[in-house]
Amino acid sequence: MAEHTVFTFLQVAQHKSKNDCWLVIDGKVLNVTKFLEEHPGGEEVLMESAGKDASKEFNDIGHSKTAKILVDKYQVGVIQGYTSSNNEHVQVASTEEPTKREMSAFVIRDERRPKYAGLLEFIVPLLVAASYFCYRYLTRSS
Ligand code: HEM
Repeated sequence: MAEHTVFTFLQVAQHKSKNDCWLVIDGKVLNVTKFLEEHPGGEEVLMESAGKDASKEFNDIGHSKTAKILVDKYQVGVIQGYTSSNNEHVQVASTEEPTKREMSAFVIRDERRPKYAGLLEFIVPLLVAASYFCYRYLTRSS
């Protein structure tokens, strides 16, 4: 991985204006000044975290893979004490949460649904059909 300049939170805190806006996401120091107007979530949310650690805000939204790629594009360094490795990169990619838009298309895959629900969906119609044929058989032979 490429070498990065190391910054302290004190240094990052000095870049909190619209003309010079930095923030920290997962240990990465970003200069998002040129991105403020382009941000689909609006520049206000970025300005609220200007000069600060915005990891929680960024991750809570469930940003897409594209947004995570953009983070790397605007990265100017790392925060002091942050250690990055290739393993960490792999982990971030594999634990990626689906975006809100993706989730709205798959509401049916709610995790609260019991695991045996699928089995019941298969067995119940089978039992109903079996009962029906038993009934037909018994009423015909009597
Ligand atoms: C303070 C941190 C941040 C907050 C609170 C925030 C918030 C938001 C919100 C509310 C949206 C709209 C979500 C929607 O359309 O449903 C959004 C979208 C987006 N944001 Fe941010 N954002 C932050 C930082 C960033 C950063 C640093 C980047 C990239 C450099 C970024 C890239 C994007 C992109 C590409 C979208 C479009 C939807 C997507 O691809 O996930 N955001 N953001």
